[in-house]
Amino acid sequence: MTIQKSESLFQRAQQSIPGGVNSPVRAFKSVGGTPLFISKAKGAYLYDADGNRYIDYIASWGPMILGHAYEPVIKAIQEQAVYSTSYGAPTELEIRMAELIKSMVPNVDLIRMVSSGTEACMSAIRVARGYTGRNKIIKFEGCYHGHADSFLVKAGSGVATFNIQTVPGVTAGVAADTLTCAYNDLAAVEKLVNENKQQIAAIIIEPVAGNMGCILPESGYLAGLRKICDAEGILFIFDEVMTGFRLAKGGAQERLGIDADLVTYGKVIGAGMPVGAFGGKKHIMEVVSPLGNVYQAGTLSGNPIAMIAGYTLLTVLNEQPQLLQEIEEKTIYLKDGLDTILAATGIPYVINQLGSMISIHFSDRPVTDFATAAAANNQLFNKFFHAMLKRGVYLPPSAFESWFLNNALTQEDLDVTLQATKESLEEVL
Ligand SMILES: Cc1ncc(COP(=O)(O)O)c(C=O)c1O
Ligand SMILES: NCC(=O)CCC(=O)O
Repeated sequence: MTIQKSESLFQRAQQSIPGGVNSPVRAFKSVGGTPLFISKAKGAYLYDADGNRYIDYIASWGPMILGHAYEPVIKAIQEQAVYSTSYGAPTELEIRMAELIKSMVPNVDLIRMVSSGTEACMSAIRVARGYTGRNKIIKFEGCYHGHADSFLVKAGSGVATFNIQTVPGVTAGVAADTLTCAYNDLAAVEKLVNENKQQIAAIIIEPVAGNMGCILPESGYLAGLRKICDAEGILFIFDEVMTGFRLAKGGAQERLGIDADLVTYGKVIGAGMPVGAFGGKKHIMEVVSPLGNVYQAGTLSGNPIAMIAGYTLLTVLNEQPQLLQEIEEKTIYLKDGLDTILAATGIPYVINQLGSMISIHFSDRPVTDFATAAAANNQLFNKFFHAMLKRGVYLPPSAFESWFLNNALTQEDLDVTLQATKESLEEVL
């Protein structure tokens, strides 16, 4: 396998794009080597510029839940594109999208479309502040809610992968309004809330975390946070950018049986087009402009091409909820296979999985928060990543990321992945 074309594209890219990439996690900076430049994708496979084929467990970091170039979505985009790519005026399509989402997910009376998960989370926080008249928020170490200033405090994903302690450019004033504590530690939240009475607008959480590997909420944890929010007049924000339309039709709220006050979406909601959304109960969302004065806007918000792509994909998920079940079954098959292979090696490991989110940490203790994820043998993960890539399996290039399965994966793909795992572990251990 040669990656000469990717190597030369990477050299060229670095002359005109910072680090050669338009989003840092793509750069392979922590695993080393050359990021693959992709020329096309279909179903479960990515093809790089040199023509190599990979089984894809990144799925564009989540969106491609039914596989790449999913025909109904591509057809819908093509049909819509001839009517122009943007109007900057409302369309019926946006109403259909909002109505469909409301019918699928709990606790959303009003929903506003944006163009990324970052925008969705940034806007949700503004709404929470505007609604409560309070300034501070609580987020959890290792959770990532996009790159808005308020969230770049003890963040997961690339911020954790590159071990960035403080992000230059985020002012101390903004950072001071973001309080953090460990995921799964309810007592730590109680303490923060007691120390900041009447000052906390919102608690924002990834209900299943996917930006420090995959980490599950412990039993009673989210319900405990819900209770604290109710008692203290704090809004509970579920960042469902990863979990929305993936863990269930109604996302983590439905799957875990917890109600959020505000919910944010991204990734699957746009089927690979730039889409995000934030929504919630009417009395809260009514503060959003032009109903209220919490200003929030976007030239391309509700873009017709993005809407038809997302609408088409969500319609399929809505009408055929068994598809999510099928992906979950594939994920459990993969998990069981990985378990058998890893157990036979004798090295310590943890596999966390829920629905079609899964990750491996080379850890000798349960991985339940950022500290335990960071304490794992992530050097070994980096070697494992390259060994898998060489064998045609494209995993996220960091232990601080969840893998995402898609429904185009076949039984054979899963078995090839397991065989590659066996060989890769033999190589790296
Ligand atoms: C949980 C979560 N929230 C928010 C974001 C930000 O979304 P985007 O990259 O679309 O801005 C991401 C991923 O990037 C995410 O994983
Ligand atoms: N877990 C990381 C993401 O989902 C975002 C990808 C990116 O920043 O490019």
